[in-house]
Amino acid sequence: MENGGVAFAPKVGVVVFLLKGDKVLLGRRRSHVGYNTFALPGGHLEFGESFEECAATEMKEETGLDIDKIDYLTVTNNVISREAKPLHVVAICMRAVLADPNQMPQNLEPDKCDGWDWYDWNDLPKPLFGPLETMVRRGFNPFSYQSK
Ligand SMILES: Nc1ncnc2c1ncn2[C@H]1C[C@H](O)[C@@H](COP(=O)(O)OP(=O)(O)OP(=O)(O)O)O1
Ligand SMILES: [Mg+2]
Repeated sequence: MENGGVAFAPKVGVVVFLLKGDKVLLGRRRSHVGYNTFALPGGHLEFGESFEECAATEMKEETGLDIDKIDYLTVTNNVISREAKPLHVVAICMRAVLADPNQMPQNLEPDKCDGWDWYDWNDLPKPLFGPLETMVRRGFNPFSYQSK
């Protein structure tokens, strides 16, 4: 996009499919982008971070959960142009499990999220956040997916 600055530069996001049994952790967004839609925990990659570090840090900041067995799944390219401020995010999609299976998610950033809960992969809530909806529609499955 021609605008002569960094404001519209693509960003790198890291999102985490946190799996527990047949369920995945989702929260309803309060952010302007994707308001009220169900989305994965995650955030923007910071300077010098590995994907695994970013996944663990964002998970801890947003939910208080410690995660384990963090691995890379896939990458998606998301141009979200319908927003007032167009957004281009390259999303690194990671997978993880709970370090302690008894841990409960907390809503540590209530300005960004209404709360976290576990949802059955075969009965996902609606509406899903656009980029996640697209992955689901294309048949992506974080339980069976083998990264290359
Ligand atoms: N499933 C997804 N697929 C693709 N992109 C996603 C997905 N979920 C979120 N994103 C995008 C939206 C954001 O631009 C970016 C980072 O996620 P988001 O949770 O909105 O940021 P954040 O506010 O937690 O980040 P930070 O606090 O690091 O700035 O990733
Ligand atoms: Mg986030």
